[in-house]
Amino acid sequence: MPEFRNQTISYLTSKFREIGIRPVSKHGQNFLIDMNLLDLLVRSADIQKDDVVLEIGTGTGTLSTRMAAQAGHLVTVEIDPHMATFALEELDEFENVTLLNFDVLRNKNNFRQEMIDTIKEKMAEIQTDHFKLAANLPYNVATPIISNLLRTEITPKSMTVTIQKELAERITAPPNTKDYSALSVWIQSQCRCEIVRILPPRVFWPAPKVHSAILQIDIEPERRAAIPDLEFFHEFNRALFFHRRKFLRSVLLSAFKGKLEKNEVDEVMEQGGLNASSRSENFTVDEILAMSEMFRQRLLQQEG
Ligand SMILES: C[S@@+](CC[C@H](N)C(=O)[O-])C[C@H]1O[C@@H](n2cnc3c(N)ncnc32)[C@H](O)[C@@H]1O
Repeated sequence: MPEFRNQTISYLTSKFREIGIRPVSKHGQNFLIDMNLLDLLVRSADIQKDDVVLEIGTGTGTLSTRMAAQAGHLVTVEIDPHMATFALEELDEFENVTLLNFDVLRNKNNFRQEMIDTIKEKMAEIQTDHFKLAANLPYNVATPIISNLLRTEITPKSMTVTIQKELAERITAPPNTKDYSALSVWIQSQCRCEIVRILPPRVFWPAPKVHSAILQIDIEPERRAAIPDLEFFHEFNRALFFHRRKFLRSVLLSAFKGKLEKNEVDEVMEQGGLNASSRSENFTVDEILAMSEMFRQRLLQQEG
């Protein structure tokens, strides 16, 4: 095992002073200073030599070096040019690292294509179909990152991420709870999710205002493949939770406005035995998958 630099507060403050910068809160620059937890994240990600690992938020490169030592290739993305310069020095000795200095998101719903292309290129180079996300994510963009990664042309095997505790709870929430949302259903419809550890603010520098969590998300390929049209399901599920306090019939009528008549929506509901006065949050993930498929079939019949 190579010797890795520890990321202590004194190391970080002196390095930042040397370069003349401060942590930028709008970029979620909270650095993990408990190396045992950093190692826990790496262990949970179970990184192997045939894995291409994506890290979003290189920061100072502390987590990157540990992952690069185990991975086939590490693609790490950092928005802040100061951080990227800082990390490049750290990562200098690794030939299996590609650092991309840009905003990982082209917009809320899409990644920067150059990042996807780089991952595909590296997977082809080391002849693997194993791709994983492992990162201490910037909290302001954690939701689109996790959600969108299940909508790209390359599906990760797993995502091991440090995120805000509230977000981890929303992703893992069961039906009939206030946290159960379109995001919970989207992720749980194709993944197994587990909170590995809750992290208090003091394990980061600067300390954030909120608690965090290491979340392990394992993609279940059979469940994902069983969803006939992922994009349709994604949109249906979003529409279902858009007015989460409304009754199901009213939610469905507005979701299919202009596509299905009222009586057609009622027919599908009746066929599926759907209770008009239930709410989206009352349905399990499998029930929502089935509901989405019934409406997709109805629209297909209409088009055909
Ligand atoms: C929570 S820090 C993680 C730093 C480091 N990996 C660690 O574990 O200590 C998040 C990092 O993501 C970077 N970042 C924020 N928004 C980003 C974006 N949209 N695209 C790429 N990097 C981003 C920040 O500049 C910051 O360095």
